[in-house]
Amino acid sequence: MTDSIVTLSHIQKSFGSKKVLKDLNFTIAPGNIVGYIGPNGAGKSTTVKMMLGLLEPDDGTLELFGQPISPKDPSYKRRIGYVPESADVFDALTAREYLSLIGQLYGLSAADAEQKALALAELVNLRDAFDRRISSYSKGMRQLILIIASLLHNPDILFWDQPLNGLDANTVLVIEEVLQDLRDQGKTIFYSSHILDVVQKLSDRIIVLNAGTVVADGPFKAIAKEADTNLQQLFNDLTGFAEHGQKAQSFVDIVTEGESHEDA
Ligand SMILES: Nc1ncnc2c1ncn2[C@@H]1O[C@H](COP(=O)(O)OP(=O)(O)OP(=O)(O)O)[C@@H](O)[C@H]1O
Repeated sequence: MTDSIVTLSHIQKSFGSKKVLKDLNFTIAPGNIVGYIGPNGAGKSTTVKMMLGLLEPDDGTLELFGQPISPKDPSYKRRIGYVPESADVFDALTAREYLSLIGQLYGLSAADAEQKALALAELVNLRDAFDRRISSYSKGMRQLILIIASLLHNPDILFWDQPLNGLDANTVLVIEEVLQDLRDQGKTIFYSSHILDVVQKLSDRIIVLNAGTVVADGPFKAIAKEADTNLQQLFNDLTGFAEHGQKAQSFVDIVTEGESHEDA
């Protein structure tokens, strides 16, 4: 009998000659908000896709709900809510059509799916756009559709890959509270984000991925080595990044090279 809802042991994954995940190990207990952070290209989406059974590890084992993921028995997917990193939804459909379709794929009746989707859409100010094609939606509106789609079937665990992309500050506050309320009801939330002040505030536990392995794992207060630091500073330290000023200066020098405003 295991206490963990997710177990990753010695996971390795390469794409061609590029070793992305070298030896990834962690378990997640139910009823937690876990923030998964790391530099661009660190392997966060790759990890999430493996947890969903969309990608296979080259080595190591991955268990969900105490069982190894098996393509022969995809029933575990009904207990998962996934927000992919890229908001590519079916543009030709309206939100009503898309969410009804997704709800039905997860076993809801068309009427229940539509009713639930509409009620959720109203709460995030999407009612007026509900019968418009998604092709006319802004980035943030698309993101909200993905978030609603991941919740329609009341999953036990959320795998959200950069869910806050494109959301305005007010909507982020709503989503933060939604996640906290879901956690308080015993749901598990595993999400990646680059918005580190939100990650610091929201997460019960933060896992930092760098160069293919976990370099910090725990509640923010436990992984922060100094009392007056913040997650941004800790992230810079953990990923060995100290030259932002110099990089920015070189970038601007190249952009503005040879330019003289006196000529304008
Ligand atoms: N299908 C693929 N084929 C080849 N390389 C891939 C593939 N998927 C991912 N990669 C590579 O694996 C590495 C990790 O990618 P991944 O998308 O997991 O990073 P990430 O941590 O989610 O990054 P970001 O913060 O930029 O979204 C990158 O170098 C990426 O180019």
